[in-house]
Amino acid sequence: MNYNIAIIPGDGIGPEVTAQAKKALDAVADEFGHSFTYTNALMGACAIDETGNPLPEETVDICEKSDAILFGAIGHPKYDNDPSAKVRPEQGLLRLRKSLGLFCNVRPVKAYEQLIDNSPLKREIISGADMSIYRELTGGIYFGDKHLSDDGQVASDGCTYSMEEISRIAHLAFKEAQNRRKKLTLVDKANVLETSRLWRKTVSAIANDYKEVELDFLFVDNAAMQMILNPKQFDVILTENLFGDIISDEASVIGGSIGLLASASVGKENALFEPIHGSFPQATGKGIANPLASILSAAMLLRHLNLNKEADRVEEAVEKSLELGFSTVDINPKNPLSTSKVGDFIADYILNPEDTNRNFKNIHVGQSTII
Ligand SMILES: NC(=O)c1ccc[n+]([C@@H]2O[C@H](COP(=O)([O-])OP(=O)(O)OC[C@H]3O[C@@H](n4cnc5c(N)ncnc54)[C@H](O)[C@@H]3O)[C@@H](O)[C@H]2O)c1
Ligand SMILES: CC(C)[C@H](C(=O)O)[C@@H](O)C(=O)O
Ligand SMILES: [Mg+2]
Repeated sequence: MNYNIAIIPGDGIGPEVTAQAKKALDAVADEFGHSFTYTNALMGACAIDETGNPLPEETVDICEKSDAILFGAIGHPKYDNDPSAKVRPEQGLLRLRKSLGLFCNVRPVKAYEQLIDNSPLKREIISGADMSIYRELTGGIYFGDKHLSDDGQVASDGCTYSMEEISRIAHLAFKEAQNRRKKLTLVDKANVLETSRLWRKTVSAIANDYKEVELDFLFVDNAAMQMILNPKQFDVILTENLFGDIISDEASVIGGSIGLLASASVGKENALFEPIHGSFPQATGKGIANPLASILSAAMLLRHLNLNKEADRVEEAVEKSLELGFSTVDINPKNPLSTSKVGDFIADYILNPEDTNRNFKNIHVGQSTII
């Protein structure tokens, strides 16, 4: 069967890591007899350079017509360092999420046994940690009214949530908890924020439909501490847009590197798959970015298309690369492979999983391959 995949490589390391995910998808197509038709689309700083618009209309159109979207990363230092810039790369991503209605962002986090001793956290704290963060993605302070006074001395960002916005993601998070260890933690700031109190009230009422799921609550400041003190306590975390952004980067330390964290951004009609990391501008073109977050995002994309054994194969290839230490410098500083060589290994494994004597014809291990 043919699937239409929109690809948005974006800025910085976005194109490099997305190219590796595409290699994995190509290998899946060959091995399992599918065909993927890719259409590239512009977003972010590269779109501003070419069209003046961080999200050209054509990109939205390509995405709407696709079966799934694979996105790399956006962002450029020339905007990060210029607070007065009116047009910014990040506006492209936020507008795309909003216009496609991608309200539910799922960020799975786990401690890979192969990487546990690489983590700055102790083995006994992270071994066995496995959670899924459900981050609301189209509401809250990201999308509230923004204001800057004429004299530039006062600024505000409004935070608004409706019960409807909270309920639709809460149901998905409860369903996920039902299929996992049956625990849901709502992370909020209900001791201070009115919006958080609405989250608690709404989620508590919905809990009656999911009696087998244990619901608990944590204030976000405490949650940030608990994430490092005892991450194994978490199964599914449900939270608003801003808190989810922050605690998922924090949680990536458990996995060993942010370069491993994939995500799915899902709406009623469309779904987009993206690493949680950014455009890592310092690494652009150096071949040192970890492509696994993008490759694991492609695995989530396959699962979304109901291609489950295909997704399993990609995940197995990732596990194997970690086991063999065929990894980029962030997780294998002593003997790293380049971004592209890791992609080659993954594609090779997808095509030949049984080849235990594989000669890794495409893979050259050694310091000389870093760049
Ligand atoms: N979804 C997105 O497109 C997205 C997400 C976050 C940040 N951004 C943008 O990216 C730019 C840079 O932001 P930042 O530096 O705060 O965040 P970043 O995620 O780009 O990088 C932070 C750090 O994470 C590590 N890292 C990130 N990706 C990695 C990878 N694939 N492999 C190995 N290590 C990796 C690096 O140590 C890096 O210094 C900004 O313009 C920001 O707005 C975009
Ligand atoms: C680039 C930025 C707008 C984005 C966000 O804050 O949602 C990013 O940090 C992410 O986590 O996807
Ligand atoms: Mg983020």
